[in-house]
Amino acid sequence: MAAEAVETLDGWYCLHDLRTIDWTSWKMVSDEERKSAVDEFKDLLTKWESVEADENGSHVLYKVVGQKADLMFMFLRPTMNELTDMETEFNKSKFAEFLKPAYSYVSVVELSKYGPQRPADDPRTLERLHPILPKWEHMCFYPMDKRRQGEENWYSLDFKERAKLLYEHSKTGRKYAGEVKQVITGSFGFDDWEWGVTLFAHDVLQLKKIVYEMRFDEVSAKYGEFGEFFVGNHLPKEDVSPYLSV
Ligand code: VOV
Repeated sequence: MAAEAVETLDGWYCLHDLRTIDWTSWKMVSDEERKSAVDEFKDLLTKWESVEADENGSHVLYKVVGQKADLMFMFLRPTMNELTDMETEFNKSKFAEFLKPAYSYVSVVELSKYGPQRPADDPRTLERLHPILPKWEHMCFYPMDKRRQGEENWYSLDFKERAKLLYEHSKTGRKYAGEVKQVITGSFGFDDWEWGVTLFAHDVLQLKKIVYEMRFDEVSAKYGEFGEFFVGNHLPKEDVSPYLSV
């Protein structure tokens, strides 16, 4: 008999967009051209800030550490179309001419109905489905799957067992209240993995500690499969010019 699927509540659509800066061509253009590209990029950031102020979406920008990418954007919008529109608008900008795609991930903010439920229209539920992303010092993103191999098949466990394992998971998570904020996005049918995990922390070490501690929770130890990890430092708009100056 098939195990029962869990119902999900789904919120804003999500794009993680990672780019590598082509510093060689960035250095080759004139100061004026660079300045106008930076100004146009900052204008876009200002426009996105006003969308966020109106609570019609949210975004963050981080500087990736290591060679996988240089910039990591996370965008949230009410519809997939708005997400594409903002991506296209950004791609048409001058600054984007100096960026190479490094990684992207498409998903939707997800809450699964395993535990005791608040009503779907409770303001706290709505806030979690449409989160204004924290601008904390550090961010980490990785995609993950739940294993389905032999005896270790998440998708054939019964509902109660999965709910129990996720309850244990949430107990570990709650130890990090105030230190780590998580946004879980579902990507079934949208991208190559099943979930995107985005974590924010003031202290970067807390990211390592939570991911390590969770490895020992049965749900991760037995059923977690992980993709590439990206970690970065916050890049506020006022630091964009010095960051891009060459
Ligand atoms: C920062 C703390 C934290 C807290 C409090 C927390 C709590 C909770 C709760 C209560 C629930 C279930 C209901 C819901 O809200 O959906 C979840 C759900 C989920 N989680 Fe979580 N999680 C955290 C953090 C947290 C981390 C660090 C990871 C990565 C795991 C790892 O090993 O690298 C993760 C993953 C997930 C996933 C993939 C799901 C969806 C599972 C599914 O099958 O549907 N999560 N999570």
